[in-house]
Amino acid sequence: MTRQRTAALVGNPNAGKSALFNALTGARQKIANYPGVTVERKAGRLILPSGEPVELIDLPGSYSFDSASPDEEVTRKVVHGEFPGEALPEVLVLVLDAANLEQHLVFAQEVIALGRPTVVALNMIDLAERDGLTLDPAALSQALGVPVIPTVAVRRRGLDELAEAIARAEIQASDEEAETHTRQHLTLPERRLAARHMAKGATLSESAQHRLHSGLDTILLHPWFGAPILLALLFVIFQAVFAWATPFADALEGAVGAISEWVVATFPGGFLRDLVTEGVLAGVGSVVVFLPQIVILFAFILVMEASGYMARAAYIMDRLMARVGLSGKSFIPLLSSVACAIPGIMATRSIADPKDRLTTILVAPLMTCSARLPVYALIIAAVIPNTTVGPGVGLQGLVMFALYVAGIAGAMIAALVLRRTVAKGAASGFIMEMPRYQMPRLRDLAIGLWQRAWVFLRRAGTIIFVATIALWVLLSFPKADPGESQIDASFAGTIATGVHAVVEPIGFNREMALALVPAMAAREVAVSSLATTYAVDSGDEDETALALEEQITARWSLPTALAFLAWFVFAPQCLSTIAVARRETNGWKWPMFMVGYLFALAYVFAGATYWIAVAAGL
Ligand SMILES: Nc1nc2c(ncn2[C@@H]2O[C@H](COP(=O)(O)OP(=O)(O)OP(=O)(O)O)[C@@H](O)[C@H]2O)c(=O)[nH]1
Ligand SMILES: [Mg+2]
Repeated sequence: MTRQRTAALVGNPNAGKSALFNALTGARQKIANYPGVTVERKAGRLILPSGEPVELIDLPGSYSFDSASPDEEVTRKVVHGEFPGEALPEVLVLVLDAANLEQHLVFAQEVIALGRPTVVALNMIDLAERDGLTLDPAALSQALGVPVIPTVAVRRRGLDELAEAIARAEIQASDEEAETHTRQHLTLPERRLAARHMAKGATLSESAQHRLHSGLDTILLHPWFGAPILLALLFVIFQAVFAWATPFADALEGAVGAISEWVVATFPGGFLRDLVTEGVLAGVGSVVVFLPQIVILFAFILVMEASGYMARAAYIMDRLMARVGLSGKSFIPLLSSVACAIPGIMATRSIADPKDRLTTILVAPLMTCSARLPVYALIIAAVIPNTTVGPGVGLQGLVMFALYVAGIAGAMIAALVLRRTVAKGAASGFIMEMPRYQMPRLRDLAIGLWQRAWVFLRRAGTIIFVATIALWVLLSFPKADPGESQIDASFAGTIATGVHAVVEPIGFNREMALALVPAMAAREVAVSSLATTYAVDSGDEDETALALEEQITARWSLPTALAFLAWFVFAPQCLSTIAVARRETNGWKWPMFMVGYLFALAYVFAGATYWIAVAAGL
C-alpha cells in the first residue's frame, strides 16, 4: 500500500519557511483555509531525489507551543496531530534563522522534544555571513541530535541536500511506524540557557562587531545581572531628571514670574488681571515649568528604544511578568504607559489572550505616566531636602525612583491578584526578536523629543488651562467679606470642605482635597490647582510671587506631603484613561472596577503612609 508521504515546515516567524516552501515546491501549490479559522493552509508537492512525491505544508510561524494566537494554535495542533482533518506530518522540517540562531533555538528545542523525525534547515546562512558569523552545522547537528542542512532559500542554496535529508527522515518515519519518543521537556529559562550554549558551540568565528554585540547581550541579558543593570539604569535616569533639569526649570520659573510681575505693573487691578496672574500664570505656568524634566525623561526613553536596548528590557522583564501571570507581550503596553496610559491601553490589542489583555488594561494606570511627573517633582522639591545620601546619589532623585518602582510593584502585585481572581488563567511565555544594537540617530531623537514636548505643551494649553480657569472662577466667587478668607467664602471652598471630610483621615489638608477634584481631568492639574488656590488665597501681590514650591514647604507637614505622593502612585485621576478602558473592554463594568480598586488602593496607601510617617515622628 502506498500512502501519501507528508512533511511540514515549522519555525519562528520570519525564519524563511515560506521562502523555502516556494523554492522546494515551485508552482505545485494549493492554498486553502484551515476549517474554522482564518489561517491559510498552504500545501505543495515536493519531489524527493527518488522521484517520490511528498505533500509539504507551510505552517504559520510560532515562538512557542504555549502561545495563544490563532496562528500559533494551528501550528501546535498540526504538529501534535490534534488538528481535525489534518494528518500528523511524518517529517518536521525545522527552519532556523542562522543570523538569529540563539533565539530560534528556543522554540527549536520544543519541536525536537516532540521526538518526531526532524530535519533542520539552517536558513539565511548568507545573512549570518554578512553579520560576520561563521557557523558549524555539524556541531549544531550533534547538539540537537538531528541532521542540520545549511540553506539560503532565496538563492536556492542547499535545497538538494535538504531534499535528501527529508528523504532519509521519511524512511526513518516509516521504519518506526511514526512512533514518537517524546523527550524531556525543559522550562523556558532552561531552554534559553541551552539555546545560548548551543549557539555558542555552533559558532566557528565571528567578526569584532558581532562579538561586541553578543558580548553586550551576554552582560545585558544575563540571568542575574540583567535585571539589576536595568534597575541601575532607571535609577540614573531619575537622578538626571532632577540634577539636569534644575537650571532650565529655574529659568522657566523666573520667566513666568517676570511676566506675572510685568502684568501686575502694567495693567490695572481687577477681574481680568487676577484671571491672568492667578489662573493662567500661576496655574498653567506652574505645570509648564516641568517641561525640562519631561524632555530629559523622554530623551532617555528614546535612546533606549533607538539603541535596541528596550527590546532587551522587555526580554528581562518577561521573566518577572511570567511570575505574576502576565506575558512579555504585556511589557510594551505597560512601558508605553510610562508616557501615558491611553496609548498603553490601546497597545494591549496585540495581546491575544483575553484575560492577559484585561489584566494589562486594569494595571496599566499604575505605571507612572508622565502626567504624574510634575506632581511628584513639585512635592519632592518642596519637602525632600536637596542632599546626597551617598557619592553622587541625590535624595530627591532617589525618592522619585522609589515612586516609579512603587508604581511598577503595585502593577505587578495587582496583576498577580487579578490573575488569581477576576482574570484567572495561566501565564503564556513569549519570545521576541532582538533588534540589532544601533547608534541612535540624532535627527530621530530630536523629532521624537519635539513630539513629546509638544504633546505636553498642548495639554497645558488645553485641558490643564480649562480646568485651571474653571477652578479659578469657583475660587474667586462669591467674593469674601473683608476679614474673611476668600477660599472659605468661595464655591470651591464649599466643595473642598465636602471632599476634605473624606480625605482628612489620610492626612490631606483642604487645598489638597480641592486639588483632587479638577485633577480628575488630568493629573498635572493638581499642580496648577494648588498654585491657583494659593495665589487666590494670598491675595496681595507680593505673596503671589512666592513660588508654589515655597508655599508647600511652608504650609505642608512632611507626613501630609508623603501621603499625597502615595495617593498619586495609585489614584486613577484621569477621565481619558477611564474612557479608553471603557472603549477597549466594551462596557462600564471593567473601568468601574478599575476606578474602584485603584481609589481604594490610593486611600489605603496614602493613609498608611501618613500614619506611619506621623508615628515615626517625621
Ligand atoms: N537573505 C535571505 N533572505 C531570506 C532567506 N530566506 C528567506 N528570506 C527572506 O526573509 C523574509 C521572511 O521569509 P518568509 O519565508 O516569509 O518567512 P516565514 O518563516 O514564512 O515567516 P512567517 O510566515 O511569518 O512565519 C522574506 O523577505 C524572505 O525573502 C535566506 O536564506 N536569505
Ligand atoms: Mg510564512
